[in-house]
Amino acid sequence: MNVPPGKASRGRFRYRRYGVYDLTYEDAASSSFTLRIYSLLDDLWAICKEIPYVRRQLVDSIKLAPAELMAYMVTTIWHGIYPAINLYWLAVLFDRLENGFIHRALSPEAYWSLALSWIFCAMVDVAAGRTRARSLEVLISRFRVHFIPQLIRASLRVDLLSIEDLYTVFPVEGRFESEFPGGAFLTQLGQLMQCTLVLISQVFVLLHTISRKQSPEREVLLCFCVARGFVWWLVPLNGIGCSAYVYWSNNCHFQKMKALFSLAFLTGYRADLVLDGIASSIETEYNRSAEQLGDVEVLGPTPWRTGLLREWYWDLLMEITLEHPVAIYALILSTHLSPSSIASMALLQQATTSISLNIGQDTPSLLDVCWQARRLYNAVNYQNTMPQGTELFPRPIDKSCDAGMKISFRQVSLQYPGSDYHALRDVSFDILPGELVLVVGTNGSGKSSMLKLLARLFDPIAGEILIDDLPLVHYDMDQLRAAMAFQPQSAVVYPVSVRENIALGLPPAFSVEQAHVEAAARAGGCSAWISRLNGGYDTQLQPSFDIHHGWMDGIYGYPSEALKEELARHKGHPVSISDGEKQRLASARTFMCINHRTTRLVVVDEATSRLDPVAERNILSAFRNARAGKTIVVVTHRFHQLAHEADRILCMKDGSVVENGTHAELVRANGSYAALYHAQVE
Ligand SMILES: Nc1ncnc2c1ncn2[C@@H]1O[C@H](COP(=O)(O)OP(=O)(O)OP(=O)(O)O)[C@@H](O)[C@H]1O
Repeated sequence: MNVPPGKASRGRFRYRRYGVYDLTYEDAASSSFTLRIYSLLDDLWAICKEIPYVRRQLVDSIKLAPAELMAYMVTTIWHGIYPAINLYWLAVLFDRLENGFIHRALSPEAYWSLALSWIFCAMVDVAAGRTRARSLEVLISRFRVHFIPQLIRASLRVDLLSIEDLYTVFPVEGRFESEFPGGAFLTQLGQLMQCTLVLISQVFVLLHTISRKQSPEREVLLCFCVARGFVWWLVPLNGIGCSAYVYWSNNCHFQKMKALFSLAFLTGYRADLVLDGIASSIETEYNRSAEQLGDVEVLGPTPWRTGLLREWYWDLLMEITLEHPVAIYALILSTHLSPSSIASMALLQQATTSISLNIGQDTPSLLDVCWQARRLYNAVNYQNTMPQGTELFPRPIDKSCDAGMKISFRQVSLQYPGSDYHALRDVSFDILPGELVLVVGTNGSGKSSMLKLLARLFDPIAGEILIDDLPLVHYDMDQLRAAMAFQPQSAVVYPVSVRENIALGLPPAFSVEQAHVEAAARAGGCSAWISRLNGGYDTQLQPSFDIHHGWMDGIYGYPSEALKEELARHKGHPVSISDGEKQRLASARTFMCINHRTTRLVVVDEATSRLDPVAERNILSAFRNARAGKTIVVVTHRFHQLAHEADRILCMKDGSVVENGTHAELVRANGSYAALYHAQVE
């Protein structure tokens, strides 16, 4: 969008430029007051719709920790009314002082009883504060135990087609330590209750005190009381009234600075930066872009939200009613002041300060609180966008699958989401139960895409895939995937122990024994490597990619070097694993599945590319030995070892299966396969 600099408008939109950002908002003809009324009505309507979520969250809280919830609520109510109680004691004290001075009737007992009440309330407040903090801790901890498994289950339902939902639906950033599902709801609810009670109870005490004053002091005090709340409610929250706005930055220098900043700090890029020799030039490039950007402000959108840019008179009104009421009050009533006015002024100042402290623009709205509950339950109840079938695998009536899985592609085409390119076009073939099938072809010809469709990571845009003559979409995919052993191109190493890396994915009822793990490790060719590790099978492995940038276990704030060394002493050290070792470990995981699950299909996608020839030959022959009762599909560029034994070879080119037959047939045909084969053996 081309945006005029400074303030400008086009149609019903207005534009402003703040430093590198451009901002636009709808040109609302209504005043701030009317907008507030509209937005209040909108909010009320929205709150009504959210009530079921809030009710559910409260019911869950009652079930999880009833005593703590009760303690949290009671102590929150106490914190809400405590400032008003203080105000009341102050009013009583001023009354007694006034009486003492004017009527010369000072009674020490009256002061003692007041002081004792004050001290008692202060002690109750301290106890309430500690009880509240403790109950909140228990509540949040029970919420974690209750909700985190549900969130994990729901998150793992997100399919690749809807992967963006992971960021939009789930209130989770991926850092276990900082995830407190339901915590934000409780704290915001407590904050809101407290602020509301502070406001209501203090205004109540003030009104009670004011009603006993003389005119015109009474009216002026009343005006201040009303004005405070009114101004606080009316003041615009951002620089553009209450309108919603959007902002963006097209500044190429700023974009480049952001990209370079990410490169410097995101761990995922580090190895490539070093290998490509780019690391040292990042700072120079950053400085160059900063120079080209010049003196333009690089402001984030926050100041617009916090009201930094609202019109000046709103700030003045806030100042008068919220910050300096006593001075204004004294000025207005300079000719009418009496000894009791001093007490009124002190009361007014105390109430104003306390209300300002408790109620700010940061106070969550009731709608915010409702949204917290809605977000949590929307995530917990997340439904996969790919419709799931219900058919079990193997089907109880079908005995034929004992020989392996039958796979049929019928004119299947695939376009990845957001891409116009056909990764697969009109692909048709049959793989019979128990066949050993080789899939070969040039880079990008669609081999891995075909396998992704088989695992239903994506759905084709046209055509149909059948498993044992039944459409893939009719199957319950968890059941079907449990009968498949997939070894993908990228060998993932999970951040758990070596043993768990091999045994992950087995049915929960299966009891894993050391002998099972060692047998799988032998078949995967990783026994020798594991025996060299200090911790053997118990060695904890780091992930091959970083789960979250800035994952800094145990560091908070700015620890001294000595403290960091102490932390390093207690932390485990990462184990480095070569790419070949990662592939061996992944093979061991596949063999563990083959050995201990009812596997009917084994898919090996370029899974031996980083192995030395001997290891590759051993692993492939281990797969061959495990063939009984399984269909085996192997995608590989180095296929000469398996070519003669394969029952079928599918040769792919530009997203299509161009040849389908045995090695002998395809060599005779002298087409694409023959060219690939001869290039390899010559
Ligand atoms: N997630 C994706 N989004 C968009 N396009 C993709 C995606 N994955 C693969 N492609 C494209 O689909 C085409 C087929 O890719 P695929 O990975 O299936 O090829 P391949 O035959 O396995 O290649 P290779 O031999 O290099 O592993 C390629 O053009 C690739 O760029």
